[in-house]
Amino acid sequence: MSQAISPELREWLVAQLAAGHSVPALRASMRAAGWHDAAADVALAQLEAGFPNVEVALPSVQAKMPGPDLDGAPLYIDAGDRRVQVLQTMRHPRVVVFGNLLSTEECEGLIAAARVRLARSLTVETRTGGEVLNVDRTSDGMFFERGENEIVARVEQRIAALLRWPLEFGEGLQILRYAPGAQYRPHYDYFDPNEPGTPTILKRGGQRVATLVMYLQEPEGGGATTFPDVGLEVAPARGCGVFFSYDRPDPVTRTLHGGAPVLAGEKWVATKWLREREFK
Ligand SMILES: O=C(O)CCC(=O)C(=O)O
Ligand SMILES: [Fe+2]
Repeated sequence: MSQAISPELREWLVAQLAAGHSVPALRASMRAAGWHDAAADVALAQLEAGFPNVEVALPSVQAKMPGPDLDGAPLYIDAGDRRVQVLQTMRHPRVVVFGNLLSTEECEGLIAAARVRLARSLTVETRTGGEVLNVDRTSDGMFFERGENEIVARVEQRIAALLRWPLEFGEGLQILRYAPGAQYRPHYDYFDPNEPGTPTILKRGGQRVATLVMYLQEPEGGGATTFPDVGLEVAPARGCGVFFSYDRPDPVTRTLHGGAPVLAGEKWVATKWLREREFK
């Protein structure tokens, strides 16, 4: 996406600044007029630097994004085979907390199938596009293939209906187990555009644009999913889930998040990552 600053807009901005309006106030007006944060920043920076009417390249912004239909502020959403509860929503970052997302039987079934396959968790090593042990994540984990068993297939169909995103755009479900003391330090789920391994990763399905973390087993203490930029902590209650989306691979999305240390008991989660395109 690219947005140019027109002579008219430039004139208007100059006049506003001359009239004593601050740059943050101008940015707010531009946002209200439909400019994205980053675009407004670039336009204002251009203005400050004295480059009128220059086309600038911005990080790509997804036009269509996954997410539930929140029109009419529903308390429940029909996700095909289940009536999912909407417990909490936030606009920036876009976060939605769901209740009644998974049944106890589904949580237990996923844990039982994953338990036998757990290995020390790997995170994608963006430098090489391969996988390595990552000290930032002290949980154990594994991936299911998409549609690998009956419960996985059922849950994936539900997620596609709930988040209005094709099932084929989703990665396989990831299962993580956190023992006491284990945590996942704050991170972004998108792939860092500045890492040399990222182009290779993006060949398969493009960027990640959203995450759904589902709680399969609650610990006795700790283990919240935290969003440090906005001071939000989501309690890891069994059967509930937290969804968040990011329309560009950039910290302006405020989607920095992590799994707080588990203080007692074991925390199990299932994570579904959604890509821009089909993930073959
Ligand atoms: O365990 C959590 O609460 C967060 C998990 C997470 O961030 C992830 O799987 O990417
Ligand atoms: Fe994450």
